[in-house]
Parts: sequence; structure tokens; C-alpha cells
Amino acid sequence: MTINAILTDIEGTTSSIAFVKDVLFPYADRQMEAFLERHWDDPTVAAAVGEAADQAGEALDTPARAARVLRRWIAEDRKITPLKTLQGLIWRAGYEQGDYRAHLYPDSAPRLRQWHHAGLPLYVYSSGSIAAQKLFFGYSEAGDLTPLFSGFFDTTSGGKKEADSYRVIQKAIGQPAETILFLSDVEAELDAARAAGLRTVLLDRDGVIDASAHPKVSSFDQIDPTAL
Ligand SMILES: CSCCC(=O)C(=O)COP(=O)(O)O
Ligand SMILES: [Mg+2]
Repeated sequence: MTINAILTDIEGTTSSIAFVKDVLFPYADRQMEAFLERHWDDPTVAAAVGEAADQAGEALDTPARAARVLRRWIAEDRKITPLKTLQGLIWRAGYEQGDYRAHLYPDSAPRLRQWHHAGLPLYVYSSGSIAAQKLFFGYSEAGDLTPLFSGFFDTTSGGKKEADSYRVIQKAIGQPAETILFLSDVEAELDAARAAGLRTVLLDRDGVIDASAHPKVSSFDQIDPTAL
């Protein structure tokens, strides 16, 4: 069966977990309270804080109270949409000021470019907000890769371990499920994608996974969409 589109995860797949955990998350953690103080009346920020309050089940009526909950969620790596929205807004300044550029494994950008130039539409599905994904690939170590992508999906399509999320994404991509290849480093995400009918490949970047129910590679160089 031909592959008509590739849907890729970011953290642990195109890019290292360490960049997200050791650079991006601490940056958002450090800036959260000051950012909320500066932007408290911004409608996007106010809506995200309101949504966070609903999910936390407590009043987040000051920047300090909101920051305490949001920073705890960062430490717990919670994939909660309002947290992801606020992280994306905070990371923008870091990218624009040149504090960091997004990490990419050496094989990621060349293969993404090759697949794009071969006419294969590429999509991203990450727990990071769509705005954060565009910043990530816009300010990557390999330059601006955003033109390579035909679309971006985040937790507003649902959680990455839920099969329904992949059904939503498949409909948006508009290709038969069995012609969409999903790339991820997380077995539970691949299980959910497979349950929705997508093809799957597990990225085992550090070569530490003994066995998987999914085809397993350690590099994008080992993926040939025409041979799947
Ligand atoms: C878009 S960059 C930040 C990624 C992020 O916030 C995250 O939680 C990583 O999630 P992923 O689904 O890419 O593993
Ligand atoms: Mg991942």
C-alpha cells in the first residue's frame, strides 16, 4: 500500500527529548510568573488561564497563583492545552532573541526535505501547541523548515494516546488511514494511531527498545515510504 502522507511527532522523533526537557521546559518555568504579570489582560492569556483554572478546579485569580499551578504542570510534563498555549507564547521570545534554536537529529531535516520534494505531504502532531510547533521548525538548527509542512495538529485534535485523535487528523488530511504513516518514539501513541488504521514506525533514537509491536528504526534514514 502506498504512503500518501507522513505525520510526525517532534520530541524523541525529529528532535531530542533533552532539548524539550532541559531547554524549553525550564525556560517556560523561569519566565511563567513574569510573563503572566506582563500579559495578564491579553485575551489569549486570560482565556488560557481561565481554562487552566477550570482544569485545576481552583481560582487562578492572580499571576502568582496561576504560575504556581502552571509550573507544577510543567514539572509533571502535563500535556494540557492551556499550559501548551502559554508555553508557546513564552518560547516565542526565546527563539526571537536567539536564546536557543530547536534541536533536530542530523537525519531529520534532510529526510523531511527529500520526502517533501518527492511530493509527499508532511504533517506534525505534537502535544506542543500549533504555534509552538511553527516556532520549533521555524527556528530550527537546520533553518526554517515550516514550508515543508502541509499542516500541524496539537492537543486540540485530542490526546496523542487516543485513537479518536488520529481519526480526526486522518479526516483533516483527507487521505485513507492506511496510507498515512505516523512516526513516534512512544509505543502508546503508535498503538492509538494503529487502532485508527494508520501505518506506524517507532523511532528508537537511543537504541534502547528491545521489542516493539511496530516496525522500529533509529534514524529517518532507515525509513523508505515507497517500500512500506
Ligand atoms: C512543539 S515543541 C514542544 C513540545 C512539547 O511541548 C511537548 O510536550 C512534546 O510533546 P510531543 O508530543 O512532541 O512528544
Ligand atoms: Mg515524542
